Amino acid sequence: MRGVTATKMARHAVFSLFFYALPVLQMSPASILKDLTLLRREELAEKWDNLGFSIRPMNGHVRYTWSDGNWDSGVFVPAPYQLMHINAGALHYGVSAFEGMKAFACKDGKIRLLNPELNARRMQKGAEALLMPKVPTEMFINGVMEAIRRNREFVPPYGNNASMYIRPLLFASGQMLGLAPLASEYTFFVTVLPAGGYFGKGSEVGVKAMVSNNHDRAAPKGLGAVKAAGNYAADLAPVHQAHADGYNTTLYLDAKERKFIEEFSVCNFVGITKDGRYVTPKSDTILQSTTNIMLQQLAKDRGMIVEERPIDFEKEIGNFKEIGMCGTAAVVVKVNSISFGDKVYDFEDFDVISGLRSQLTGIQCGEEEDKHGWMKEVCDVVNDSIPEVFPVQTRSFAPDMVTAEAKGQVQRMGSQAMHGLERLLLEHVVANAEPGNPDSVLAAMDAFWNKTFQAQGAEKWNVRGLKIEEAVRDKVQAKASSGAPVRCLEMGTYCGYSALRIARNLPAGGKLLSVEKDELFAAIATKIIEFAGLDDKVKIWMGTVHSEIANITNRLEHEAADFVLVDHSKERYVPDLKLLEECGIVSKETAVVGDVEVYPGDERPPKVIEEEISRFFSDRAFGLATMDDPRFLTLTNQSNNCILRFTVFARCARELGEEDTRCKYQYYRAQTACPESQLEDWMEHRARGSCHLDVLPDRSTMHVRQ
Ligand SMILES: C[S@@+](CC[C@H](N)C(=O)[O-])C[C@H]1O[C@@H](n2cnc3c(N)ncnc32)[C@H](O)[C@@H]1O
Repeated sequence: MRGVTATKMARHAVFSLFFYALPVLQMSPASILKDLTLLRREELAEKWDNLGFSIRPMNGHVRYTWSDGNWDSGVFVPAPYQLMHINAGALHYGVSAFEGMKAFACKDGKIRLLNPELNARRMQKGAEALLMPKVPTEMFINGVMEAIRRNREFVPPYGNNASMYIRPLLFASGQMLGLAPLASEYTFFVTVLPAGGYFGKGSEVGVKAMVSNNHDRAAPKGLGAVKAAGNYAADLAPVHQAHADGYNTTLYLDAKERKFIEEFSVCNFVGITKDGRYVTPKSDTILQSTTNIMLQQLAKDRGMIVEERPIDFEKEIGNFKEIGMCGTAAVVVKVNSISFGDKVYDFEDFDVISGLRSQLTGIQCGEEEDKHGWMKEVCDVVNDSIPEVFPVQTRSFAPDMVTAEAKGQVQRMGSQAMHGLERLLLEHVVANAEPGNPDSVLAAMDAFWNKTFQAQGAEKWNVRGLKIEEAVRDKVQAKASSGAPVRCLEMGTYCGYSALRIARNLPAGGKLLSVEKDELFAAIATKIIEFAGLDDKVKIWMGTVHSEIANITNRLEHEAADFVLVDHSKERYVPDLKLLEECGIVSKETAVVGDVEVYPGDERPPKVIEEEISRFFSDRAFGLATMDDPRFLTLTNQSNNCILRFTVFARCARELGEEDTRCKYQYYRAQTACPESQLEDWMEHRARGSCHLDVLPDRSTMHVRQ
């Protein structure tokens, strides 16, 4: 199967994960592609200087899952989605803490990460406060480094203001109802994006701040000191109000006395007094900025006095000659003025803070000596000769592929092919097919695979599709008079190709439920189905048959399916079909079509699995129609097909007579597979009674006469 083989070849490191099918929306082509289309490097090249701070599609993110009391060994997820229960603790109770960090392309051609231990420790503090499992420092740093390496072509090059912004997040992805017990599953993931400074050249231009009088950011003894998601939600309304009032940001005072400086909206307050001291608030309710910690160290290195203490706004604000707001994204930005009621306090200078800022950014990109050992080397800046050796273990949905590749049995492909092929397929469909027209979408998919794989296996692929459609049509016809809906189930959606072929044969009211465990595939298939206008008939369901059995039976209204396509992993064929039988989804009347072909790049399934499949089907009322079936008009099978079809015709003619419609049909089938001269030759022999094809033993053709 071309697409899948190619995918397997290409996606030796694609991982099994769970997420939900995307919402069924009528979307414009542009929005269909929005979250799945990567910016190409050439496109980014022109933008490095003006990147700003916005979310862009990346190659993927690193994800670790905590369940049964342990963290797993992590996976790289080539998609920006996460499946979680609708009752996940993070959604309802805000059990979630994140981090912000940066990586830089340095002068010497290496990508380095700034002081990750500080962030790891801060997240551990957050985990403690929110009763989440701690992310060990080593795992935290490995995950961050892996996310950078996997996206290293998006790390802005040395020589501009941009950097790679990194967002690690820890949250309760498992269910929580009531605040006890704790969730049984937590997720730690790391996403990255190339970003310019949040405030662009803010350090020179400066911002206007206003004291927020009507809002408290955090309660005394609350969670203000934790980088908890909720703290940022609490800041949204005040900061948007500040924007509406003509300010860039807010400044919060302490919630108890409304007297002491807390922090700016998501940034620490840093001030240089007229007598040259570095002063920053000390409070249990503010989050300590890692940038602030490093700036303090640099100030101390210069012999400055650094004071971390409560700052009484009214009494002290006039003593500052420089004020900055600091945080990872912004580094430190000049504050030009702070307004409090009718009063406006102006701050002209920024020399001291600016000097500290330059020193820190100089260390970050390798221009200044890193005396404190803050920078951690990740890998070389993009360089095609870098061996792709990633230490984070991956859970591959096609584990065999790793071995097959190591043995040189499959082609090695670059990252674009690894994670981009299916995205490109979607782009190709949207660009070339007619919306709402399944035939046109299928033609575009065929054209894409043909182009990608130089038409290898094209014929086989098409015959496979025809076979599937034939079985569906039989069922549709059989049910036509009853008016009952036709129910179909597919295991293994991939990009939705067979789903489309099934669904285009379904009458109104017909349904196909297609189960896919890979989130990227499910997302792409969902969009392809929507684009083809078949989303009223097809539902893509994320997960495995085993995990989703209750949903599958519900979706199929507890009725047996008329047609089942078994096309997921061969070791799951029998267990999943047995489960479906037990639940009444597969019955004697169900047509089960499966594919037991071993494709190039696949390791042949272990003998026990092959035996398990044939044993299972040997005593079932339904058979497994397979691609090995000689009825398939593959090039290699062509002559076998011809022989077998003629044999079937000959036997039919002997038993029922040449004029019987069934035998005429068999002759027609032979005509489609055999050269005319060959048929004439055999017909002559038949007439003379010397055709050996007329006397083949029954069992050799039994299966073709079913
Ligand atoms: C052979 S492809 C499906 C091709 C698709 N039916 C078509 O013809 O266009 C197999 C798919 O099954 C998915 N898969 C593998 N194991 C699965 C499982 N246990 N449950 C659901 N999907 C699975 C894989 O992610 C892959 O996308």
